[in-house]
Amino acid sequence: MESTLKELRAEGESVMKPKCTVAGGVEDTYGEDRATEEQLVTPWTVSVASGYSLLRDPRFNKGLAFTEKERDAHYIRGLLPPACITQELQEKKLMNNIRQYQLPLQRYMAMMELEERNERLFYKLLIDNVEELLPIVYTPTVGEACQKYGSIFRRPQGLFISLKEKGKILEVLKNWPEKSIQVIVVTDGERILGLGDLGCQGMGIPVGKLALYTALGGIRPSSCLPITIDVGTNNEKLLGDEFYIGLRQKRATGQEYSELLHEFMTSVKQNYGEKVLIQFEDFANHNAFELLAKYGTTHLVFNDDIQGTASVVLAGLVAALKLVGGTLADQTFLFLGAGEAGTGIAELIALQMSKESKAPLEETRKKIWLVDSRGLIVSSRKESLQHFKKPWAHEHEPVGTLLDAVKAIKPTALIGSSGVGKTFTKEVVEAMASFNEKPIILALSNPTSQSECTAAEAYNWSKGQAIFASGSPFDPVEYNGKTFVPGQANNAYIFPGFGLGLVMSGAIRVHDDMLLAASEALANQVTPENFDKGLIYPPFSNIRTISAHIAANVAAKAYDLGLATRLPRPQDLVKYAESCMYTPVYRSYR
Ligand SMILES: O=C([O-])CC(=O)C(=O)O
Ligand SMILES: [Mg+2]
Repeated sequence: MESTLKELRAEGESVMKPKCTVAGGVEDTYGEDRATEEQLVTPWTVSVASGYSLLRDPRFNKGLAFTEKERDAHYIRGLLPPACITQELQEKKLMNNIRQYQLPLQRYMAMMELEERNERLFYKLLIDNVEELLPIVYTPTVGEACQKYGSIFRRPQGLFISLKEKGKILEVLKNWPEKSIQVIVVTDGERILGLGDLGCQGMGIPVGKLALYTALGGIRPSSCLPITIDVGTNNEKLLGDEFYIGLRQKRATGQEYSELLHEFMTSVKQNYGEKVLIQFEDFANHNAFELLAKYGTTHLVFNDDIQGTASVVLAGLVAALKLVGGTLADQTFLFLGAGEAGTGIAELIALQMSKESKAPLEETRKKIWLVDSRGLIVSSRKESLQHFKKPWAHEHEPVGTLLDAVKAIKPTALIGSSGVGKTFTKEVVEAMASFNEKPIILALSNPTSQSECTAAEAYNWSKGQAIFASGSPFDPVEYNGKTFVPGQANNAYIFPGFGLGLVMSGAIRVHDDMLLAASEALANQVTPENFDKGLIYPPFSNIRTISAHIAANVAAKAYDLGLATRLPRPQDLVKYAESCMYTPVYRSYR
């Protein structure tokens, strides 16, 4: 009894004061010890969960998998029916149940309920059935969930920071039950996937992204924090919806917006330290670029839509070269969409080309053309362009439509990133196939409804010539007796491993070379068998191994650049990454 108590106390202390390990965590996180009399502190207690509360705590609940011994030791005898079953059997039962739902949204809700009931079982399902469940907890179903978030809302997930919390954000962060946070995904809901402004209901996105951080990248769930910043919404439908969960006002902009964001960024760093990764997700263009530029030098920030997408697409393009031949610099790229994804990808391609060919960036950018809603971006439009589009305004006469731009530029790769569906028409795809033996066609916009074209359209219209990948998943397509498997060019390939690489090396800043390193690691994971099927991405079923390789390459770059703080540098970074990864098997309770 004596020793058990001692052990318990030791465990309690380690919870109270996490040791400074690779996994992060600093002593006196809340500044209770340092606080002066005027400063606010949070009173904390740590207690041992038992009995009914143990069953109700999703972090510890194991349902019928509690053993006889655990049922006695933890005062849960009688609170469960007599059967004791394994986690595997629970998984089988849950998968059977989920498959019985016809609608993806019902499956989504079943998964979210599982996450709230039994966290380890949720992750076991997601990891073991990743290809089946990714489209449920992530793109495309998560988009529909955000649209209907108000009416399917049962229990809050993540942290909501609205204009009402101005001046109190540090206190709000302290209300979150976990103290040691490694990754935050934050949105302001203004550009959710290609669905536009969903205001506070954008919360589904940070929740979904962080579930992937854990399932695909092995970051512990307790160190992930989803946050939605609510500054209002300009979505009239939501403002008039009686079930809307957010602030019922038009979006705050200008100084009011930037002050709230600044308070948020400062409070996060004050509360969690320098090594917490803040991933910006689904902000509108104007804010996304500005926030990344503003905080990139003071915080560990990463914009998934600009940088993550860029790294994924570059990996796919590099892999595609194995099928089309030549180097990156031999290609000509045309983008439809000149927002975060389009310009982010374009810039990373230009950077990689420049590294490969030793040509200056200004030169390599000239191989890349962008079309926005006003047509081809050309030098005569320069004055009126937003700053992030200016580098792409090359010498050319004005061209109004995508089809005319395709005919004029004759790109080898066509990349859609405008968030607008059905824009790669039959004529556009046919034109691509008329001057390329193997045209690269990437329809990146999400969710499926916003995809520039479907996989079947790309293969049929190009007569099986296209090398195709898309942001949302599509099923394999039969054309002329051959099966084509479309790849999913989705940032889910990169951000989980990228984040793990930053966390495990204790990186304090993100550098573009790390994005190139992630991209290289992903491209290297595509096997000859994948290429045979026309795939330019490896299957998601291997994602944890892929993430470990990405993490290792990113961490190596962080060490090389002197941006890593976890010293000494581990010998074998892939092994080290694997050893850091969260596994969802149940733990035994003493
Ligand atoms: O969530 C996804 O599927 C990819 C992404 O970041 C976006 O489309 O904004
Ligand atoms: Mg996004």
